[in-house]
Amino acid sequence: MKGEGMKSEDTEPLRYMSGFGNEFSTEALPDALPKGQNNPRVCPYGLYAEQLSGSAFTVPRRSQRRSWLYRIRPSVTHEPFHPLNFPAETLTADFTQGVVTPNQLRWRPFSIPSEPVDFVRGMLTICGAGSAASKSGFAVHMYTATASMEDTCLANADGELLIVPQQGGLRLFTEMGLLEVAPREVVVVPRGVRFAVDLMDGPARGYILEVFQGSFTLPDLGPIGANGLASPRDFLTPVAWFEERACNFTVMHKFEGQLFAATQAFSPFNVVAWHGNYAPYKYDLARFCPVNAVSFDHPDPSIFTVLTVPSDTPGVSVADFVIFPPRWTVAQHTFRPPYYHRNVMNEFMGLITGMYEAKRDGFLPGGASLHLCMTPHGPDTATFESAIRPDAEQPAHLGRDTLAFMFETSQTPRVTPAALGATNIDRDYYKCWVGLKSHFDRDWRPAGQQPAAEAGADAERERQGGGGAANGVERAAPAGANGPVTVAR
Ligand SMILES: O=C(O)Cc1cc(O)ccc1O
Ligand SMILES: [Fe+2]
Repeated sequence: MKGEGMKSEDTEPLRYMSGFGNEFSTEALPDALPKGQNNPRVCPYGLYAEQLSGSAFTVPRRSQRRSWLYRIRPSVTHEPFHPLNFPAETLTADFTQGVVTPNQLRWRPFSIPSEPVDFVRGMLTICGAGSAASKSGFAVHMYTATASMEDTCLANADGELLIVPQQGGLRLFTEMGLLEVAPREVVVVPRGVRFAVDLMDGPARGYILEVFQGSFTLPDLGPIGANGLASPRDFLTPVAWFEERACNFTVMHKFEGQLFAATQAFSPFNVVAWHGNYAPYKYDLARFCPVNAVSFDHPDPSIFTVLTVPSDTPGVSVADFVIFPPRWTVAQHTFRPPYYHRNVMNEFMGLITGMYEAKRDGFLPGGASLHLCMTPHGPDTATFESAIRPDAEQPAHLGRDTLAFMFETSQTPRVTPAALGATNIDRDYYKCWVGLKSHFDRDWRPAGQQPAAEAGADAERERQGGGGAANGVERAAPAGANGPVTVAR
């Protein structure tokens, strides 16, 4: 954002309020919030009162989401909206032209343009399902940006946005205040909230999950108990911040995937005070407290759910945001990488930093993979071969910088022609599994039942990780001989 004007405070360092879904109250000027009512005949400081409703008026109280904004001029003060055609092929909410494929898809890192492109113009829709009009389904986008948004903002009428920066910090100007997010942090912008994105340290790239229905919430913890995974207090919402600035400002409005633009003579970041529970928030993924197997076997990745968008069917999400964070991996007599898998749900994955435990190469930071409903996938050949080696029995750390994530969705997305035709699509992805050879041994017998001549060979196989509880022999950890090792990633 550019320009000078009356600003509510020095912008460094930013201040936040902690808590998930709280009823917040925040004032950039003292007593700017009306006392005891939402709609005084005249508001403090001569502000306009405006409600932003994120849920229907009559939903149960626990689902109510709305905020009251007290602003210098109301959002309605603008010239008419006109369609903006520029991103028609790259940004869309229309998936009727999209493609379904049972093939595994993977993209090498999306390249960052050399010319000036801002966050909105740098969005590329990868896939999606359902319809923004009927408020069902979702879209997945990549963004690549080289320029800050200049006197322009976006309001997304289609749904809530989860932004996952992979490269470059972002400063978000929003109606509720300012947020800064770096890679390894995420930010959620609710439907309709106007925001602008400044680049903090050069070119930026990242991933966006947009949900046309529902909103992101914390998953239930079930038997895990009251703590673990993402903690509510680690979610941060900005304090009120405003600028009173005369300018030629363009408000972009995304509606069923189309962009519209209207001009107005002032900055929309003119909210002096607000209260409510409908506001953007950010979260540092390093705060996530993983809970995982400490004995044997590989739990399903739902144990790593940071945020979920529930559907009307209990336990089935519209979309889950799942991360694969740095952690110890200790399960005994266990094939520790992700298991080979066919899933009724759909899995879009990205890599923020480091290396992902199921792929030795080809899945790179800033790239992506997509495995649609029932598409087989799993560790590549090199990962499999090293995971069955005897030394893979040692406790290991996956590496401090490993950070992959998954957008897991119930509705099957279609892939946009732009994403399928992207020059960085990896046409050789399937080859990472072609080398998986047969290890089948028809003469294999459980330990102790093999002919004497073969006992030695069988013991060797057992040492190589082929038995454990499955053949009734509980192997102790290798006596801590070498201590924990760190898997070089
Ligand atoms: O890599 C994947 O496909 C995601 C994934 C991770 C995991 O730990 C278990 C199952 C799964 O699908
Ligand atoms: Fe999977």
